[in-house]
Amino acid sequence: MTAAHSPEESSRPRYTYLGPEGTFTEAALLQVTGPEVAELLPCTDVVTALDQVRSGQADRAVVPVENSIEGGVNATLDTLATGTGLRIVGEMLVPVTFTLCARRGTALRDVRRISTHPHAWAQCRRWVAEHLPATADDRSDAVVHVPATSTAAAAALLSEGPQPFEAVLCSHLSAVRYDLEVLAENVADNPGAITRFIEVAAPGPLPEPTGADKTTLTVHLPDNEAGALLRMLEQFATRGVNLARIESRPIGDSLGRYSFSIDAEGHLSDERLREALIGLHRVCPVVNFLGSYPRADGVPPHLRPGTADADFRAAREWVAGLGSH
Ligand SMILES: O=C(O)C(=O)C[C@]1(C(=O)O)C=C[C@@H](O)C=C1
Repeated sequence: MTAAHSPEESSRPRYTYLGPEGTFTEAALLQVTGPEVAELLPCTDVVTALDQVRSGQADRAVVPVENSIEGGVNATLDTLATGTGLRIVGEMLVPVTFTLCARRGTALRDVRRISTHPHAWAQCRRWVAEHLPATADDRSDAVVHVPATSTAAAAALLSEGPQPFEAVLCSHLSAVRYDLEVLAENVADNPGAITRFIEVAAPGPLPEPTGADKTTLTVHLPDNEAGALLRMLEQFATRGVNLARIESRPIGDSLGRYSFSIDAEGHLSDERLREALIGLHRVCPVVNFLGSYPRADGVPPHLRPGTADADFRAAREWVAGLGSH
């Protein structure tokens, strides 16, 4: 973390984020707060940003979690999955397009090494191969990627002086903020890419249900049990809970052991989601609840008949009354 801590700042909420200034993560952060009300603390990686919340040195963190082209941000998923002390309280969507920029006087044909965040490179690889092709038959002069901790970190480095790379892929905002010359705008392999970010806090009261919410969980399956994955999924399906995302990540203790990171539609206060959690707890050895929070797109779930709160309550009352006659 690079920001200083002054006494007058201590009453303001402290937000860590993947910095420095000019990252797409900062753009996501600015959707929920700003420097006039919060202390913004840029970090060099998402693990540090989240650990600062876990240790109480920050109140909230904003980190990337998923990109529409490159998929999940493993560092975020794995840090949330291991240990306790973190709850997701919100999500934000940021459209991402990249700007190729360089120190003043650099021409496009001079660019053979490009620095940026690996997720950004994954979204621009084909554009680079097309617009800056190798000229040698053996491709020995193909443009190479120089990994950076963030898109803005690469831009900040290049603004300080010559680097072992000639250009960076970053946001347009970073190109301006770090006074770099724009070589190409709207760089992207797939136009319309979106990155999803989450706002993370220490455990506390859950955000109120809005009718368009998500609940994030990590779940382990019983070892060596045929149909264990199907049984886990059935807990959601039979209660009419749609999954917005499910992906597996290695647990890390031995080969072949995976944890499932899941975003389910609904809030912990929804009957169908509570019933699914009760079912998961019966059939899965580990179920971690990581928060219920409003969906960024505000789209409510499409409910199958018989899965609304009133249906669950009516059914429960019916069962409760069965023994009384
Ligand atoms: O490097 C940044 O600017 C970030 O905010 C990180 C990040 C990511 O982790 O995916 C965010 C959005 C883009 O997809 C590229 C990079």
